Amino acid sequence: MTITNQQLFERSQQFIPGGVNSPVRAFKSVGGTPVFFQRGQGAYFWDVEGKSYIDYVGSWGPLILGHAHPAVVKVVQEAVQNGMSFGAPTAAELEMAELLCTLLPSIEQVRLVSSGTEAGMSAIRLARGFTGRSRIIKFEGCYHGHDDALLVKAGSGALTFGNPSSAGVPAETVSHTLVLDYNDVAGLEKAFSELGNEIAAVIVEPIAGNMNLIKADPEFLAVLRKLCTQHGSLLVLDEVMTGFRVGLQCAQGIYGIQPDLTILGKVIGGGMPMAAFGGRRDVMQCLAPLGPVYQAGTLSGNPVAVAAGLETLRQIQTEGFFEKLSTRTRQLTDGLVAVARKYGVRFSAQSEGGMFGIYFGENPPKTFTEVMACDREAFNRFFHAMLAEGIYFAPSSFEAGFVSSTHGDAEIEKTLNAAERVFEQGL
Ligand SMILES: N[C@H](C=O)CCC(=O)O
Repeated sequence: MTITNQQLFERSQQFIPGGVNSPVRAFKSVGGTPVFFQRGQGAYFWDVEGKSYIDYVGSWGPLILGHAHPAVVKVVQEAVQNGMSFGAPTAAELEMAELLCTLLPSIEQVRLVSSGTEAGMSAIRLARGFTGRSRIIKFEGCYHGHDDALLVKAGSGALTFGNPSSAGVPAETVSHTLVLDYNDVAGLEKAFSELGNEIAAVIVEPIAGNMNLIKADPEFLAVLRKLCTQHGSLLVLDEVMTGFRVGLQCAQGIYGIQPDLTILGKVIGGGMPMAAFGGRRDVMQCLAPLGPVYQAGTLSGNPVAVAAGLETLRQIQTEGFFEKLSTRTRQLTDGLVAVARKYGVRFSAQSEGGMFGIYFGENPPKTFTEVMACDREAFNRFFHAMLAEGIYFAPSSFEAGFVSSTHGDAEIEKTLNAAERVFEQGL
């Protein structure tokens, strides 16, 4: 007899808070029982009841090559056979560092860590250590992991559950964090004119995938770069989600912007726990053992994660990879918009590379306020109707979606046919 999602969820709640190891998995905002997965291959994964789904979450971004890509599986198996962890330098981690520095010219030196949270937290500490200043700026609805200093008016799960600023974060800790509106140039100019010389760093998602998906106005990022330079503050681009997901040069290449520091994660680990922070050599050299800023990790540069990440980065450098991925993603978003229009549903969508946002609103939002104005109830009904059709979108209207290189014409067609049935029946 097969076990059901419901049975596993009931048992999980006894032993794991909320039954999940990361809140956004709990289906709290969309309601219902989370799906427990047991196997994935390419664009599909299967739950414990044997039902298959086309996956548009891709483990929240890393799986740009789909589930269990044969080349990635092979290098992981080889790496495991050679030892799971050394806690000492390896040639492979050097290869990864050289590759990241080559692909992203703004990165002169890089350090590997195990999660996006660690990368964000380390970049902020480094920026403070380098500048000797405490104050930082972030933007409402952007999420940079769950480090105390950055968990203020955050996006992603924090926003989903209506607690964008977490309990347990001391007021003194976040008294140095100034939160501004995304894409608001005037607000930025005002903050710098008042406090410019106190600001250690500004951290921003150039394409904010943690409040569905909002694109920064090029002018907003250009002004941000200029103000940081003028005031000696460091610009930290959070490319954990966009890094090697929107294109080979990441969002910084698309916008033509040179950050002082970049944080990366997701795709660079190929589905394994790996992230990185890197940037200007003079800044990075403030890190221990060279400088006074301490940062460390037992599993940093883990050889198995590095193997998966290196192979993933090799695959995405194949000629035409991002052109194909972008076309495929647009095929999905354009198709969904066309079907919604046909049935008079207020719906819009946009994408960048293999990342997309869908909105129950007339136009793609440009600000946090516009994100909040989208019809969340309509999204929840859509989510469940599509889930029943075997299409797995992120279980939150505040999360971006992801397409992999294994999503083909057949998967897009199945998805659009399902959306047609859902919109035809009415939400
Ligand atoms: N948006 C989050 C990460 O980027 C979603 C993943 C999580 O919180 O578990």
